[in-house]
Amino acid sequence: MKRVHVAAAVIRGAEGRVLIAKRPEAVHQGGLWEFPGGKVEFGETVRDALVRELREELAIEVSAARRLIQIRHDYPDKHVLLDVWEVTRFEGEPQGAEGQPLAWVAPDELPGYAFPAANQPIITAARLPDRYLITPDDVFPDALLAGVDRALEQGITLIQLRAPALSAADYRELASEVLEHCAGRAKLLLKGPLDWCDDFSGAGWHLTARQLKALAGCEERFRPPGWLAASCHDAEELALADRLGVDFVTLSPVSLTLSHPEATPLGWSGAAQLLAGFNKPAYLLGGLTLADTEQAREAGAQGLAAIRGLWPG
Ligand SMILES: Nc1nc2c([nH]c(=O)n2[C@H]2C[C@H](O)[C@@H](COP(=O)(O)OP(=O)(O)OP(=O)(O)O)O2)c(=O)[nH]1
Ligand SMILES: [Mg+2]
Repeated sequence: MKRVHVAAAVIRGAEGRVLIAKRPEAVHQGGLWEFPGGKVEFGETVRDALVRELREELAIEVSAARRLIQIRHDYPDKHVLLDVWEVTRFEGEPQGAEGQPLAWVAPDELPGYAFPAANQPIITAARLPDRYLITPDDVFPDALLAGVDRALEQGITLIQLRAPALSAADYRELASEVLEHCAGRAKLLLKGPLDWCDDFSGAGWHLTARQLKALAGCEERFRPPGWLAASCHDAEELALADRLGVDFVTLSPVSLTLSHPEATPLGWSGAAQLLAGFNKPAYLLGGLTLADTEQAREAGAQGLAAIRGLWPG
């Protein structure tokens, strides 16, 4: 079946709210909510298609947009490539130019709306920031808490806490404190033995590649209360993460990194190639800094994950 290329938009309004529209009953996936957009026409760039569709469907003019995520999905009756862009600025007041109902929705409220099956990872991408801070492993608990506070002030909203050098008891104490500091400001993912997960009701979990492989052979589903993420380094691990139903991944190393000098870097093109076959949000990791955010988006990633590159030192 020929794959239909579709340009769709996560349109940001006040306070990061997202505009969604209801599809007419009679069309494919009718009656469900969607991110506005439509088919890319022959000879048209995706960006041009996006601008045209939003003009036709909402009567707005796009003034700034960047790539968010690409989803390949096979419906029984139709194969689609959803090429999703984030519209960060536009002119005009959106109107349902085709009579379709519209709604501005806070990102975390999106899971309460019925969307087509392909849309799950788009909803996750719309809820995630473009920076994922991983805490350094050579900073003592007090300094670590102070650094987390500074990161929160600088607008970091997604954090992974690792502290491999701490004892289980010290790690738990630190994790509880970091969770308190993050409450209402950032989502925290913990990294550590899976059986600790039950002790932290507000936390997400970040799986190592080793944990990912162990869980792949398990009957029981592992599901933390918050986000579930995994560290991936190749196509096989990405496929495992997808099958396990993680929300997002990190993919590394993109460049040479001090923390893993032995690992062969993927390079930007290697990373982009791996992401083209993966349908979930991914943060690129390994030797990157804030200045690499846009290149990460161009490579098909949600953004970048970093330790030193994001730590407010
Ligand atoms: N626009 C949009 N389409 C989606 C989403 N999720 C999803 O599975 N789709 C599918 C449904 C359709 O098969 C296809 C998009 O087609 P469309 O009906 O919007 O195309 P169009 O605006 O060009 O409409 P038309 O000219 O064919 O009437 O992608 C989504 O969030 N937004
Ligand atoms: Mg449309």
